[in-house]
Amino acid sequence: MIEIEGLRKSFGSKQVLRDVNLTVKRGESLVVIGGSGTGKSVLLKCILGLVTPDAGEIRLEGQPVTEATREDFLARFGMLFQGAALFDSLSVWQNVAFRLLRGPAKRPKAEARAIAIDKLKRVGLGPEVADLFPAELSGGMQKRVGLARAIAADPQVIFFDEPTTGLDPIMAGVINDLIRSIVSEMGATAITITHDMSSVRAIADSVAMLHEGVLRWQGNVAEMDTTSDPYVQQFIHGRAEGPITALR
Ligand SMILES: Nc1ncnc2c1ncn2[C@@H]1O[C@H](COP(=O)(O)OP(=O)(O)OP(=O)(O)O)[C@@H](O)[C@H]1O
Repeated sequence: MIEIEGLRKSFGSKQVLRDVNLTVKRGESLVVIGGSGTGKSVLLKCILGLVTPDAGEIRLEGQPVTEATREDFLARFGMLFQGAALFDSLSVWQNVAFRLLRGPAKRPKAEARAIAIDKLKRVGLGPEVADLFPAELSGGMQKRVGLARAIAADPQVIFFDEPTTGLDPIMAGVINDLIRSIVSEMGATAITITHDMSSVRAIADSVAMLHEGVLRWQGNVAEMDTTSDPYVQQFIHGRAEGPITALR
């Protein structure tokens, strides 16, 4: 279980997160939605320790994540970055096995390679891809490799940052379905940030909407369609008119 309590973060006079409170149960898939610039990435970066919050606490299984425990926390999760963010100079299998080749989860090279090939198979890629380099792959294949890397160390928690950015709608659907099935079979807790509604419907058990620095609405994915919250309704239907003001 991940708990976030009273999280605040400002940059200068700009309050990005004002008071974020969030609980994600073990095995639950939560999707955080919200318009551009609402602080979704800042929230993720606070959880990862890439940005230091001004106030608030983040707990994993009841234990506060602090500087001292962050490494242990990070060892228990996987991350699929926006745009896959593969290392160009490493082969596909070395990208997938990145955390198995160094650090606390280090394995012998042959074992790491075997795990990488197994994870590639899980995301629909054959062993012939293992020795290619990222530049030789299509965008959809790169996402699959990024997904294989995220699950390589069998994480308890997986973060997905805009998992469908840059993909055509069909490939986005394939990646969404793959994420859903992998998260379910691993029993992992998943947190996804996105503004792609097709991802929300495919991946989410529950949905939280970030707006003006707070989680303005939270519920399960079925409730999202029936809520009378005008902010949620405007967002899910992509309407220009409504309480959310956009720059035009
Ligand atoms: N390091 C930083 N220094 C100053 N301001 C920042 C920093 N990081 C983020 N911000 C500001 O915080 C706000 C929220 O940014 P964030 O990237 O979290 O938005 P987002 O919801 O992820 O948007 P998008 O969907 O467009 O990626 C923005 O106004 C941004 O300019």
